[in-house]
Amino acid sequence: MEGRRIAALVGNPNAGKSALFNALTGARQKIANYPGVTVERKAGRLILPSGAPIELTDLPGSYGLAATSPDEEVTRKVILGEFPGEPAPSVLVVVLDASNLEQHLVFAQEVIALGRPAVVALNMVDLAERDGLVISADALQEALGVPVIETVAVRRRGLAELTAAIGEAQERQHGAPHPPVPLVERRVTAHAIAEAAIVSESRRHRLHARLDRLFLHPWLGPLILFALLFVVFQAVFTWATPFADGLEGAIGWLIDLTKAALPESLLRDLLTDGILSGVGSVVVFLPQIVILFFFILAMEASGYMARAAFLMDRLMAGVGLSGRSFIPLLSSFACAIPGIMATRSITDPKDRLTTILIAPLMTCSARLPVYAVIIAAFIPNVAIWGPVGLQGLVLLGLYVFGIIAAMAVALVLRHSVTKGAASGFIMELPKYQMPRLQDLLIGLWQRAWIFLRRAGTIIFMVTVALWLLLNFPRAGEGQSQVDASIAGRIANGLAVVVEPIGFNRDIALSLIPAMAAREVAVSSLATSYAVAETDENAQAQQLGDRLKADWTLPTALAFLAWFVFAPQCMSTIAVTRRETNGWKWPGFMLLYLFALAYIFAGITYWSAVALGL
Ligand SMILES: Nc1nc2c(ncn2[C@@H]2O[C@H](COP(=O)(O)OP(=O)(O)OP(=O)(O)O)[C@@H](O)[C@H]2O)c(=O)[nH]1
Ligand SMILES: [Mg+2]
Repeated sequence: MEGRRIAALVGNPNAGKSALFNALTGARQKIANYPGVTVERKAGRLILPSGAPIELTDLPGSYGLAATSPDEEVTRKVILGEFPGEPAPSVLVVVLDASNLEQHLVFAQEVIALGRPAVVALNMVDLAERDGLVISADALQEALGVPVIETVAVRRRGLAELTAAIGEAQERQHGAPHPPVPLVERRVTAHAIAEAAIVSESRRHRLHARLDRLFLHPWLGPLILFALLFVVFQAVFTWATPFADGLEGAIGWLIDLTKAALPESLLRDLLTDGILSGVGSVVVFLPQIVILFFFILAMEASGYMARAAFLMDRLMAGVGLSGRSFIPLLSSFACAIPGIMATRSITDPKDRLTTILIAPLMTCSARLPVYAVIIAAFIPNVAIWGPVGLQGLVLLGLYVFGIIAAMAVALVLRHSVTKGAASGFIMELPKYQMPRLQDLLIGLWQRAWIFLRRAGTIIFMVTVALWLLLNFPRAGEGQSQVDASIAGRIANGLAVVVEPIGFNRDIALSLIPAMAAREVAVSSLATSYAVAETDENAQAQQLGDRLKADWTLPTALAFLAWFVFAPQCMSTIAVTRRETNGWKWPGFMLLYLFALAYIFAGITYWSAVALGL
């Protein structure tokens, strides 16, 4: 091994290391335009200008020396000279993507600080030029303290200069390493270096950079994010109202039509009280779902959502989660099932388990009908400040409550059942783009279809089953049908358990069928009121009016608090079982979420009563 000299190509994933390796050694390493292509080290021979050969090593891309995945571990060991049977590299060739300079400088600083002779290959300058960026290699060289060579690996540009620089560098002595600098500080420095090195940029690029400075600003960024969410939840209520009223009217009309067309019979009751009242009570929330997803999809497509993730990264690290959990948690706002499946991209098993366990706390779209029906009935539709309505504010509050609860639970779990250190993460920020109308419409159609399909299948079936359980056995003279029915008797038993948290029998009745899906709570209430009501006129009353007449405000608030936590979704439990290979974790999830639901509903109820609400 004596005399073996090695130059190692290091840098972030997708910087073009393998492309440079192939160009310099004539090898045929696999290259592709996505991160994580190279997963092990590969060696080749490079002849230096002096005629002496040096061994060139291509390494897996890495975001930092604190390795989080097995491929990054290889890179770290090789760079630090800890790889078995390998001398430490005499030269580190740091490959940077010039079109993504700031991001790539974060790791570059860490590598250069090791003090080993290093050369920077400023790769992909062609892409930077295409984007209108002109980067001063001299300024970069000044800031980093090592030679910087511009290259275009795929066009073989700058290869001779790079080879010469490697030859010179390997003559130099190993310098003293600098003490390690924390990631946050390196990010700040990377930003400053990149700004100083970029001498000109196109108008578009400047605009994007300016947007990032605003959206990623330490305190303005979160403020803007919050303001945006604020607008979204206001819109969910105000914009949806005319459409929801229209749908509600249409369903009422269908019920009347059915009543007029059919003679009085159980079948007619099944159609009107069961199917139309139950399923209809959920379908009226379609406009709100569509409006919510319009905003979510637009934020995703424009590139803003990735910035939101970046902002959240700090918060996530604070509770011991990695930023990699953000995308799974974000998907959980639509539905926890794809969210839990998306945790497969999290390498650390404990990180992943924590993320799975808190995913159901993100407010999924199935909760929207439950929240919306209660808010519309109990929270006055008043403006509290300019166009800011109280109803939208309460809805936003419920979403935020879920997020805070999830973060608190993560913090507790990370110190108990899933103990371990948080792993860092850097996300590639995509370019800003104007969302395409066509893509938005397709996305909205898909969400609307999922919602309607649920209404037509699971909610339909549970509603019919509940209607049957509510109608049999038939009530005797002077007895209420609900009291006589099987469902009513079960509910009376359950009511004893939930009375201490302010729930009435109607709620107890809706909780069991709502295990199938949360929206069923709404359809169950609608069905049971329709069955209980014998007076034809009162029957036509809207669900909201019935709730207002029968429930107190503390009960309604407790019901909202319950749904922030309650794991009322069979499919989530099933997918958790599959992803964690057993019943232990879904069992734990059910238990802890029901316990929190019970405690918080109780606290809400008794606080509201104490406040005299
Ligand atoms: N336009 C342009 N494309 C380049 C340049 N260098 C590399 N590429 C392309 O960038 C992509 C990534 O290159 P790779 O060589 O696979 O990147 P890598 O750094 O080895 O990535 P990992 O193995 O994932 O760490 C490929 O599609 C290359 O063709 C360049 O200088 N200019
Ligand atoms: Mg590679």
